[in-house]
Amino acid sequence: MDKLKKRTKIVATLGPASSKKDVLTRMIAKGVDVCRLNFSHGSQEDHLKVINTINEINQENPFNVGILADLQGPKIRIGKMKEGGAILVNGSQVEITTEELIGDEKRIYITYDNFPNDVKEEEIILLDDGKLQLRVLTTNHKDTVTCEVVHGGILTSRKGVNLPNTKVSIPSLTEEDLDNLNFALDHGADWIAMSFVRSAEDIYQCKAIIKEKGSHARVIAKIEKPEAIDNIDAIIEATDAIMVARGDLGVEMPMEEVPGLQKIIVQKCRNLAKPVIIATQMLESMITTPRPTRAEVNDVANSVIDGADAVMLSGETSVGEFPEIVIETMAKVITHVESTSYPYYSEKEALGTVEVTRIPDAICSSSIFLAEKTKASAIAVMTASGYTAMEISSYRPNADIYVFTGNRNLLKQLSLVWGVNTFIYEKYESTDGTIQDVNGLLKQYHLVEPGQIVINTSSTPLHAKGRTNTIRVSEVM
Ligand SMILES: Nc1ncnc2c1ncn2[C@@H]1O[C@H](COP(=O)(O)OP(=O)(O)OP(=O)(O)O)[C@@H](O)[C@H]1O
Ligand SMILES: CC(=O)C(=O)O
Ligand SMILES: [K+]
Ligand SMILES: [Mg+2]
Repeated sequence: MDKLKKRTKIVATLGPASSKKDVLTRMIAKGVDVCRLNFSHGSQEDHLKVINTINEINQENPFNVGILADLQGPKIRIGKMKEGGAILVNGSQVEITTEELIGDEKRIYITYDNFPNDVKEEEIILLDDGKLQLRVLTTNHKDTVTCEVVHGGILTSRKGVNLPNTKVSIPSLTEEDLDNLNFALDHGADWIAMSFVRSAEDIYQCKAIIKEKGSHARVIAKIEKPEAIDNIDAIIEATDAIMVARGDLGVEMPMEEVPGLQKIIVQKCRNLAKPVIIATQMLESMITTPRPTRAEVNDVANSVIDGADAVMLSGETSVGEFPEIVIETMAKVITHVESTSYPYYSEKEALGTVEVTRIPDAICSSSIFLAEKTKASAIAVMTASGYTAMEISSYRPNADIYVFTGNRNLLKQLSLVWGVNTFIYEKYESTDGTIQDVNGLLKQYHLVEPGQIVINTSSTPLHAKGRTNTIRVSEVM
């Protein structure tokens, strides 16, 4: 099965609706680039089954779908609710308790032991991404907090709890996260997403564990707390990629600030060549309806125009009724916008407008300049670390990006990165021979045609595996 040509990548959360091999294979053929396993839901056994399915699909098809393990982080949740959930009525009273029980209209279990000590009277408690709102009446400072229902609704199992006014005292990697992190690394996750990141230190801690395990997984910092916004530059510097986790961000901060923050964060990430994912509620209504709202279509389109590397689906593909139609819809919106909106991408600083001191960065920005001047149809990148691929991609060039690497870890990892198509290339000949060889492969795969221009970047001498220091412009013969 061949994949549709599309430059902005799709991350799809897998769950009961999308874990069957035939369904997932079709979803991938229709545009999924990275599968997200949400360690907030499902058992390790469930996740392992899905990982095995993804590996099989990658082996049997020309796909390199990446695996993103999303750790729960210091997220507070309610526990199990009675069958079908409970209906909380405005004005009624409900007790939140640290005593483990099946929740109903009267009492609800919370997974956070310090909760009765950390909250104060009058503070606001938001449930299920803020859909329901409670107000604290009293706390016994031991195990029970009594609340009034301000905005009621139906409450089902394991929904998230946000305490926008409360300082929460839980570490960024909990015991459960460490266990899931080890599990994800043991089973070959390409990306580890850390939830509720508060500082660059959180990222360094996670990276140290990954390194100690000898894994090549890279880290995604999920931006969903005001503290992360305060420390955004240091976090982008420290991390390998960013996720704008709008679900929690829009509850922890005034929601009207999220659209502007999305644009600022995307631009900052592009300037540092760090991949950025836009997440949550992108096609939310498609959980139960086969057509999106016009506002949702607009959201996907505008995230593409903002310059995101990837757009993400959550409930739409994990538990929704129409996982395949969701992917088709998202891919259709992306490809249409990409075919018409190129002039709308905001500029990343181009050659001459910014001081480019590092040689590889200067090579990348010059390649972009040359690609534009020569109307090149492809930029072919030789890379060992993946850095050149991300740097070239961050300019969002018109020319297609093809990455040739001997580093097998990059094959799936770079699936997250805008416009990047990766091939394994393990021969080390002369630079001359390699460029001819690579361009020959592109022609053989029907990715370029005679008469078209290709920009090649590489490092000379090639066998030294040094930094990118060479550009070549050639016409396909
Ligand atoms: N494996 C699963 N089994 C049962 N229900 C699930 C499963 N995965 C997800 N869900 C339900 O679907 C909803 C959306 O799932 P998803 O994994 O996309 O979560 P999310 O919205 O990204 O974030 P959160 O982790 O905050 O719930 C969840 O809130 C949960 O109620
Ligand atoms: C994805 C996620 O965690 C959020 O939007 O909050
Ligand atoms: K999560
Ligand atoms: Mg979140």
